[in-house]
Amino acid sequence: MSSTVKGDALLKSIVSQNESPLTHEEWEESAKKKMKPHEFGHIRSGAGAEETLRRNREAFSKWAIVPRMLNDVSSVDTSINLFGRKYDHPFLLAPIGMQKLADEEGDLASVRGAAKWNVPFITSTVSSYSLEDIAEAAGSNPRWFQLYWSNNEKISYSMLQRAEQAGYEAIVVTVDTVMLGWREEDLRNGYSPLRAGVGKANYVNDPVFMESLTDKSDAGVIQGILENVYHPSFNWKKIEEIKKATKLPVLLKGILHPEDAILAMEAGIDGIIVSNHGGRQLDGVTSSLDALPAIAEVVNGKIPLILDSGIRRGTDLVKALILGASAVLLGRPYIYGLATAGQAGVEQVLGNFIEETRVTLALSGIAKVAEMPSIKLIRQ
Ligand SMILES: Cc1cc2nc3c(=O)[nH]c(=O)nc-3n(C[C@H](O)[C@H](O)[C@H](O)COP(=O)(O)O)c2cc1C
Ligand SMILES: CCCCCCC(=O)C(=O)O
Repeated sequence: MSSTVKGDALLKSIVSQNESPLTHEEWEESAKKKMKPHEFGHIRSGAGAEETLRRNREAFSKWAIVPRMLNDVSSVDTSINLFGRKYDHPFLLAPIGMQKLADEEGDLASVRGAAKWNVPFITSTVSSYSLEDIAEAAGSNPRWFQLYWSNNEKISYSMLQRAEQAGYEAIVVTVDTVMLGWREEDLRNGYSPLRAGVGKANYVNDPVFMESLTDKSDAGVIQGILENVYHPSFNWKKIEEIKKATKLPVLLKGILHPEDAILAMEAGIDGIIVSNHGGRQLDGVTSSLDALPAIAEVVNGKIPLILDSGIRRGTDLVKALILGASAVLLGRPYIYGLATAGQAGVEQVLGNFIEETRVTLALSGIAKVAEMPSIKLIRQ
């Protein structure tokens, strides 16, 4: 999307929302006040000692933009092209499961908030509303489907087929969550949202899953989900099979090692999401941003590279683009908007993020994201 950067428009929008949160930290604080402590804790926390969760933020501060001047940034074009489709902004909403924890309308409110700004939405396998209902709420807004592989692979293929039928445009296969990370916040609170049943919509609406159950009671459904969602035997052969099973582009989410990026390309994968799952899976791993340059080097522009984990500001997005990402995913920030004010909160978080990104691009001397000029980052 190309538009004029108007400082006064930005100021006006900030002044008009002076009662509501502005920074990520303020949205997080207001979400915390609204939510039950163990539910907020589930969303905020990372695995283990939260080393990776912290590292995800520190990594961005270690890079500084060296901007270019006099590039005529009176109009900034933020659009990108992925898989032959033009997107207005270089970011999408990350798949986040069990959004009813934040707001009763959950994913439906988030996807409507995303649609206001034409930001693509990635529906999670463990969403609180079915992938069909979310597609309907999205209307003409683009959506992708995130797949957690299932022990009974017939269920996965059934979900893929449903996603195709509901107009999803890409499949994101998450590869870093074959089992849950060591999440001490949830362990301490004795809390599992999967057991609470807020992520069951895609399962209860799946004929193959329901058919596979001998006990179709609520307890039987939850037990069935738990047995299927853990899938430690997942492997590269299955990735090749998934690729053959769908006509949609397939991305792998959770790649941190350049060798895995090479294997992904050899398997015919269409895109890679460099991610450590927001520090929620293996604690102690590298930040996504620090993993990005080596992956960008081996991928060498052959397929799109998307980055998530720690994106909080427009400046973070621009740093990721300069280091080789084609786009980023926004995660926790929109969930805090959702928890604070439902769809309106999501809209506001996204509006601010879009505007800050635009100002960052302009002041960095970048008039067109699709044709990044030679902007450098230096280590601090
Ligand atoms: C509460 C919560 C639930 C999540 N659920 C999923 C999910 O269902 N599928 C998935 O692939 N990633 C999931 N993620 C990971 C996000 O897609 C994304 O990688 C992460 O939020 C990025 O980190 P950030 O939020 O710190 O930026 C979840 C993250 C959070 C915080
Ligand atoms: C083993 C799959 C559980 C998924 C839980 C949702 C999720 O990804 C999260 O980070 O929480």
